[in-house]
Amino acid sequence: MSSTVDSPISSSKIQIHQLDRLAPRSAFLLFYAGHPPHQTMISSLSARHIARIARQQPLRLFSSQDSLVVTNVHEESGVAVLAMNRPPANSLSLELNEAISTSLKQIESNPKIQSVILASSNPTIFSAGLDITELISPSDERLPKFWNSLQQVYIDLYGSRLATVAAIQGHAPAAGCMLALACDYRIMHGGHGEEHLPTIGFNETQLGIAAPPWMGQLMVRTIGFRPAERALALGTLFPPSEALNAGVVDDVITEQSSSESNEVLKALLPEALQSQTSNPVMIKAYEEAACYAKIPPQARVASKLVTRSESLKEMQMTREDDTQHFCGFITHEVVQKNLMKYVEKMKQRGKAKKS
Ligand SMILES: CCCCCC/C=C\CC(=O)SCCNC(=O)CCNC(=O)[C@H](O)C(C)(C)COP(=O)(O)OP(=O)(O)OC[C@H]1O[C@@H](n2cnc3c(N)ncnc32)[C@H](O)[C@@H]1OP(=O)(O)O
Repeated sequence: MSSTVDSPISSSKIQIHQLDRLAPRSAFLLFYAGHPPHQTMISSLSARHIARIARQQPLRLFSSQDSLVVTNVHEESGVAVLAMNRPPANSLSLELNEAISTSLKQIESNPKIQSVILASSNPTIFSAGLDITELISPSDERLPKFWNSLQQVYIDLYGSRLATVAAIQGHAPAAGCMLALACDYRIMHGGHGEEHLPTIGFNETQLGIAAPPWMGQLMVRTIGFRPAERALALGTLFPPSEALNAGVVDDVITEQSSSESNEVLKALLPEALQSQTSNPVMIKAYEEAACYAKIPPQARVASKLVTRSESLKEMQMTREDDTQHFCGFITHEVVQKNLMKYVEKMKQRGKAKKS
């Protein structure tokens, strides 16, 4: 049976814990359908805390076709799909970031779900990274909120109790790459011929900006120090085979690998993604997600904390400074000029493509 996530988190259905040891100064939460052995390392929140959190982050529904994010769950396999749905390029606005975090929490609140596929309703773009228009002549009020929402997406994805699988159908530059690297497993489409290869990587330096430390470190942890150092400096965007060789992604799938339609995907995919039921990236992503879902969750979550808790703790401790640094850097006159030039180039390229 498949159902759409359509109810707010209910404190009777789930147990919410704060990982005090992981995030002493923060509101970092791991939603965990608890098993007694795991509870020894985490402390419960009171009903009052839960109510407060629910008030701070009202849960909205994202199941309709015009939503920024579309989700669906398949309880039989324990797998859910969360697809970004912000045409034309899934560029990350404040609202899209908030929608991703909220939907992920909704999915986590279903104890039958153990894995989530992070996908895109756009078959050629996973996410174009930050919405550059958020960065140009930003308002003093919105810019820190915007950055906070991105930090939150990172924390929510990287620290999720769910196994997270990125189905990278197409381009994933900059913050789009961050979304993928924050997952547990990455599958990228091999592209449709040499001329239309999708790419993934941190290209920030090409825009005259630098990836923030937590994002850069994510690349370091994924591909190793020296390759990451070089890729970050050059702003390298890796085509699929290079991304695989470097370890940026775990798997590359081409049309030839599989073209058979998958019955489970018909039930699992939200309406906006029904055309992707025979997409080989989606099929592989489902297989991988189902495989993770079979691992005893308390062991899987504990193993994730072994590798991720330190960086999440670091993020929580440096979060405010990071926001201040980001806002100061982005509003700098030289950076603004660089960003405007970049957007102008992007528009020219778009016009040339259309004519
Ligand atoms: C302390 C400082 C910290 C700094 C923090 C840095 C962290 C993250 C930085 C970022 O994420 S910045 C964003 C980086 N992203 C990019 O550079 C990608 C730019 N886009 C592209 O290269 C291409 O669009 C694409 C993703 C490769 C797709 O190419 P395609 O040819 O398929 O599509 P286009 O015609 O180029 O684009 C379609 C449509 O989308 C608009 N668009 C694309 N990307 C963005 C974006 N990032 N923000 C806003 N809008 C975007 C593009 O202008 C087109 O619009 P129309 O012309 O159709 O109106």
